[in-house]
Order: sequence, then C-alpha cells, then structure tokens
Amino acid sequence: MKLLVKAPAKINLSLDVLGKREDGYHEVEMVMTTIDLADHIELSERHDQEIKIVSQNRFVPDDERNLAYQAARLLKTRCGVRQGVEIAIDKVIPVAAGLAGGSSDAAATLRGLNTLWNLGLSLDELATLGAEIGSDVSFCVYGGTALAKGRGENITKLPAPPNCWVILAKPSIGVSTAEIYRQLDLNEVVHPDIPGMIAALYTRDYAGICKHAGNVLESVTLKAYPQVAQIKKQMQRFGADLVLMSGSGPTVFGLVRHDSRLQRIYNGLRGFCGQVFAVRMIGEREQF
Ligand SMILES: C[C@@](CO)(OP(=O)(O)O)[C@H](O)COP(=O)(O)OP(=O)(O)OC[C@H]1O[C@@H](n2ccc(N)nc2=O)[C@H](O)[C@@H]1O
Ligand SMILES: Nc1ncnc2c1ncn2[C@@H]1O[C@H](COP(=O)(O)OP(=O)(O)O)[C@@H](O)[C@H]1O
Repeated sequence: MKLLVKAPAKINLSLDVLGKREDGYHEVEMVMTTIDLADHIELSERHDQEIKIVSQNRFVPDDERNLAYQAARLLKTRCGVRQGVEIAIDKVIPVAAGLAGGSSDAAATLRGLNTLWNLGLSLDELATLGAEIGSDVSFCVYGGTALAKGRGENITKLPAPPNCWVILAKPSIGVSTAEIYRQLDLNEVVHPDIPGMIAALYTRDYAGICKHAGNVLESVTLKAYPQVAQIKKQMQRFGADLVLMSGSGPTVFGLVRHDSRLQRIYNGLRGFCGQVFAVRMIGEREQF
C-alpha cells in the first residue's frame, strides 16, 4: 500500500528569544503559520524491516540524518512496528532556509505512518513524539497558526491570519540554525510584541499583524550575511506591507494583499535572488 502526504513549510510571523536554557537550547516565543509551499511525501510499505529514503535533491540526506527517517524509526521503536517503509521525498521547500522543510517532512511522515500502520495515535501524541526529533516538528504535526513556546514544542492554536500573499526570497546560501542561536546576543535585540501579534490575529487586523511582527534572529543573520539584509531592503523598496526573515534565515518573506503589487515585487526580485516563490498562507489546520 502507498500513501501520499503533504508537508507544508512554515514562516515565523514573530520570533522572540527569552533566554538561554541549561540544556543548551533557547527559550522562545514564536507565532508560526503554514504556507502553501509543500514537499510531497510518498510512503510505500516494504515487506522487510528497512527504512529507505529516496529523494532527487542532493541536499537531502538519504540516511538516518534525514528527519523523516528519524520519524519512521521513532514510530517503529515506540509502537513495536516490524514492517519497513520507503519514504520518497519530492523536495519543493528549499533546504536549510528557515522554512522547516526537514521538520515538516518528519511531521508528515509521523502523520502518514500513523495511518499506514494503523497506530491510532492522536495528533497530540504525534506532536509529543515529534519534539524528540526537533524543536519545530510539533508545530508541523498540527500545522495552521500557533504560538510556540518552550524550545518550540509547546503549541497553542491561534486563528489564521487574514488572506494575503506571501513572497519568499531565498538567497543561494544555507544557514545553520545552531550557529545563529549561538551568536545571538540578547542584550542587542529588540523584542517583538507577541501579545500585540496575538491580538491582531484574533481581530483579523492585517495592519496590526504587519506592525507587531518581528524576529530577534535577524540581529545575527542580517549581520553575518549582508545579502539577506539587501534582499530585505529590496522587498521593502518594492512595497511589501511587511518584510521579515523567517526563522534563522536566510529566507526573507514579504506580505502583500494586492495582486498588482505582488507582480511588481515578484518580478523585481527574480534575477536578483536565488529562488523566489509567491504563495498563499494556509493559516488553518488542514485535514490530514
Ligand atoms: C529557528 C527556528 C524557528 O522556527 O527554525 P528554523 O530557522 O530552523 O526553520 C527553530 O527555532 C529551530 O527549530 P529546529 O530547526 O527544529 O531546531 P532543532 O533541530 O531542535 O535545533 C537545532 C539547534 O538550534 C539551537 N536551538 C534550537 C531551538 C531552540 N529553541 N533553541 C536553540 O538554541 C540548538 O543549538 C540546536 O542544537
Ligand atoms: N527531509 C529533510 N529535508 C531537508 N533537510 C533535511 C531533511 N532531513 C534532514 N535534513 C537536514 O536538516 C538541515 C536543515 O534543513 P531544513 O529543515 O530544510 O531547514 P531549516 O531548519 O532552516 O528550516 C539540512 O542541513 C539537512 O541536511
């Protein structure tokens, strides 16, 4: 039997870091939302016990370093599953981009195998397991829009943002999340107004969302990679309503409501930047 699962990317509308923890991670508060840019994962039953990763993308590891592999191995061990699986990843989300591509592949694998292997686990149980794989996996298990606390695994559902376009610009560099957190100096950052962002989501206030968005990791990535700061400036100049880096970067996203302005920004960035996408927010939890 085969099963197709969608693994959508996320953007961080807000990302605040409150402090460093004893376990080496940082205490965060993030408002995250899923967007309509997704990897496609095909899960096929195998009659041996192996987990096999197949992907055409040379940046995607095909062994146990792959987060989807780790998701399958975790479910196999915890639920005592004997069967194997082939996980074919059709990679659309740029790798190491701040868009949680690997985390979303892991989350989609957890959801998909829960069905394929008839395990009967709830989304909450899958999200708890996901946290063992990576900080962003729990959010990706649910999708939609949420406040993420702790190291990212403590999820509270939020209303979807009002409908708008998201333009993503990914320069041809990859960024190490661990390295960006390591270089963060909390004395230097301006903390975003997370309660303001949450209130704006509840009142469907698009201008309020743009006003209260912020990402403290920009203080590191924009300095270390001037091309990211330059893309941000370009997108602002082309007239996006909000321009912000997603996660640890290097992807920069812009929000716009009007099609005419979307065209102008999209055309202006193409040729100037490695990869450019124009997508919709999903915002709501999907039925998986
Ligand atoms: C920055 C964010 C924002 O959504 O996303 P990305 O830019 O990776 O997409 C996340 O916090 C990333 O989540 P994720 O990529 O799952 O991180 P993990 O694999 O758990 O951790 C990678 C490394 O980042 C650091 N890390 C991560 C999360 C956190 N709350 N504090 C940290 O200090 C740790 O050094 C850890 O070893
Ligand atoms: N399924 C996967 N897809 C992409 N990258 C993966 C995957 N599994 C593991 N990785 C590794 O995770 C790292 C981070 O990739 P990714 O999840 O795309 O970025 P980010 O954490 O910035 O959102 C990459 O360097 C890659 O080697």
